[in-house]
Amino acid sequence: MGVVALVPAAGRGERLGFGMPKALVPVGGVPLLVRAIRGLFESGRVRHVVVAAPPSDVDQVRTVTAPLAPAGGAVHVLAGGAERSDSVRLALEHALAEVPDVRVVLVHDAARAFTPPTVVRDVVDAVLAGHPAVIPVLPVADTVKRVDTKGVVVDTPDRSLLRVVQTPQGFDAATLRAAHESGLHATDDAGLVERLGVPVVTVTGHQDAMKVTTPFDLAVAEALLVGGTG
Ligand SMILES: Nc1ccn([C@@H]2O[C@H](COP(=O)(O)OP(=O)(O)OP(=O)(O)O)[C@@H](O)[C@H]2O)c(=O)n1
Ligand SMILES: C[C@](O)(CO)[C@H](O)COP(=O)(O)O
Repeated sequence: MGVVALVPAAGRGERLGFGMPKALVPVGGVPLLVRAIRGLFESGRVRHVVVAAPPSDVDQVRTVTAPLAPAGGAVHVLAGGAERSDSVRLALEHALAEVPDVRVVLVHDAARAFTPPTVVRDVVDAVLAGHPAVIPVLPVADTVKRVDTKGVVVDTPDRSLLRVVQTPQGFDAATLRAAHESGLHATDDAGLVERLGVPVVTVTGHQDAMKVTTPFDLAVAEALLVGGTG
């Protein structure tokens, strides 16, 4: 089937402020990165994962992630870059060079460690059904305002047309490669693909796929475990 997942995990986790790279922060004794990779493999759709690790922790990440791979698969680990997009690009180059027959590429934040395997499956299956770019999304719960540089409200977008975007984002391999070779900039991979004029379709995301960014998010993640959904 040729599905590879790239996991950008090289962030410093400054907003979390845990004193170590966020991907290695334990929740219920298990690092976020390990939980994220487990979810990818548990989907049954992914056999190869390429991790962009914090440059100072490549060996440690290799040690903790190697045992997670299923039979016939592997976890590849390399040093990430300065920005998330650099980490994804480096992981993509590695995947296309080292993993045979890559047809579908997922990009999944290590920080979205509690993403249910069903979401991974839905994204992969939509790409395999012929969509070149697929993202999981949720409706926006709050009213959203656009403001100017002084913080004065400009307008109120129609909330029914807004979505919060999660990962994994899924792409056919050629589309993602073209997006990363374009020299464009965006805060997510689908944003690059949009700028190429490629249609991006959505599937339903999940609240558990939240990005662990702040200490509040970490408390929510711990609560998910206690509640038995994580
Ligand atoms: N240079 C970077 C920056 C981020 N990431 C990854 O991209 C994902 C989303 O980034 P974010 O949640 O913002 O993580 P951090 O950059 O670590 O957060 P902060 O801005 O608080 O330092 C994370 O899995 C993070 O590890 C990465 O691989 N390489
Ligand atoms: C890719 C992403 O998680 C989608 O919501 C998000 O754009 C990552 O943003 P960050 O600022 O790099 O954390």
